Amino acid sequence: MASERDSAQSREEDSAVGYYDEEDDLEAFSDTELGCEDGELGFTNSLNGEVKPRILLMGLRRSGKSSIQKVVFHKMSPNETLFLESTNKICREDVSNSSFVSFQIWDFPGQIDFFDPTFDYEMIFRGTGALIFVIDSQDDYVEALNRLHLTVTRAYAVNPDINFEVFIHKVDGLSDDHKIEKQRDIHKRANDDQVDAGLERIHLSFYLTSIYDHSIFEAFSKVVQKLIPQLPTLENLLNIFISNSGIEKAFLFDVVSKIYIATDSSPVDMQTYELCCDMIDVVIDISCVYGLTDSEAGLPYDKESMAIIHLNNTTVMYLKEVTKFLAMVCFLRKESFERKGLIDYNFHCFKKAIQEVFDVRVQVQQNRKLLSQRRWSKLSMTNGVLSNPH
Ligand SMILES: Nc1nc2c(ncn2[C@@H]2O[C@H](COP(=O)(O)OP(=O)(O)OP(=O)(O)O)[C@@H](O)[C@H]2O)c(=O)[nH]1
Repeated sequence: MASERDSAQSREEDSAVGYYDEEDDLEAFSDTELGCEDGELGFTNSLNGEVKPRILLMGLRRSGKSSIQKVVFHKMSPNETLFLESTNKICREDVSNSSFVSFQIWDFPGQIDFFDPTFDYEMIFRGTGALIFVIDSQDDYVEALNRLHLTVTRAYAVNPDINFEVFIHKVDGLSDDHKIEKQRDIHKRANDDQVDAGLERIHLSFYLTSIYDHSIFEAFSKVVQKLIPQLPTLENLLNIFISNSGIEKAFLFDVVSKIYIATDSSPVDMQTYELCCDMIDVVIDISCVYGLTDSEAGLPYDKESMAIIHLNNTTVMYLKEVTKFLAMVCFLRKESFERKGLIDYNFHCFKKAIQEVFDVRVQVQQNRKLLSQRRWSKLSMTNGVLSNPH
C-alpha cells in the first residue's frame, strides 16, 4: 500500500489528467449515495440536467428487487435481506463508482398502477437505459409474466431503446435441471406473449439469479456493460493485452460493486468470475486490516494495490490497479508469469489506453450535461419559468 504522502501525491497527479473523480474519496469508496424519494418527486426530475443512464428494478411484490440492490451495491449479506421491509415508494439511488459504472437505480414498489394519473410512466421510461424485471422463480409466475408483458409493452411504446432484462430470481432453491427447465418455460411464455401482441421485435434477455451466490453480480455486470458505449473498445484493448502477454483471461472490474465492466472475447465461466470476486474481497479485506493509514486519505485500494495468487493447478491470478475504482484481474499459466516484466510493460500500455478511453468518456459526458442544461434553461425560458436546474 502506498504511504499517505505518496497516495495524496499520486492522487493529485491523477486528478490533473482527469483520472480521479472529484468527489470525496472515502465517501465515494465506502458507499453509494442513497436517495429515497417519494414517487412524485422523482417524476419531475427528467429535465434537470441528469445524464446518467437509469436502471429500473421492477417486478411483483417480494420478488427480491430491494434485496438485489442492497446485496450488490450496499454489501448487505443475503441473510439480512430477510428483514427488509416492503418498498412502498420509488427509491432512487445514484451509483457513481467511476465514470464507467455511473448510473441511477430506481427500485419500484411491487404494485405500480400504469393507470394511476400521478404515475408519469412516460417520463420514467423516456430516460431509462435498462429495465430489469425480477421474477420469483420459487413462486407461481403466471401473474409475473402478465405484469412483465404489460410493463415491457408500455415501456417499449415510450422508449424502444430500453434494454429489457429479465432476472429469473431466487434460483438457489432449484436443482440445475430445474433451473434450465424454468428458464426455458419462462422464456417461451414471455416470448409467446410478445408474439401474440405482434411485438416479437422486442428483445428480452434472461438471467438465472440468486443473491446467495455470484450469479446476481454476473447478471448485473452484463446489464451494466450494455450501457457502456465504449465496451467494444475496452474488449479490444483487453484482447490485445492478453495476446501480447501470454494471459488466458482478463477482466476489468469495478472493485466496489464487483461488477466486471469488460472482459476479453473468450467465454466467461462462472467459476473464474467467482475466483475474481473472492480475490478482490481478499485484497480489500487485507488492505483494510494492514494497508490503511490513519489519515482520511487512506483507502483500502490505491495505485500500489496489486496481488498475486498461485492456485494449485499451475494457474496464477494477477490483480493490478487500473484506476481508482477499476482493477484488472487476469489468469495465466505459471510459465507465462515468469515473463512478468513483459506483462507489466504491456499492462502499462493498456493502462494508458484505458486512461484515454476514460478521458474521452468524461469529455462526452460533460458535453452531454452542458447540452442538457442548455436545453433545460431554454425550456424554462419558453415556459416563462426561470429557475436553476440544480
Ligand atoms: N431464496 C432467496 N430469497 C431471496 C432472494 N432474493 C431475495 N430473497 C428474499 O425475498 C424476500 C423479498 O425480498 P425483497 O427484496 O424485499 O423483495 P421486493 O421485490 O423488494 O419486495 P417489495 O418491496 O414488496 O416490492 C426477502 O425475504 C428476501 O430475503 C434470493 O435470491 N433467494
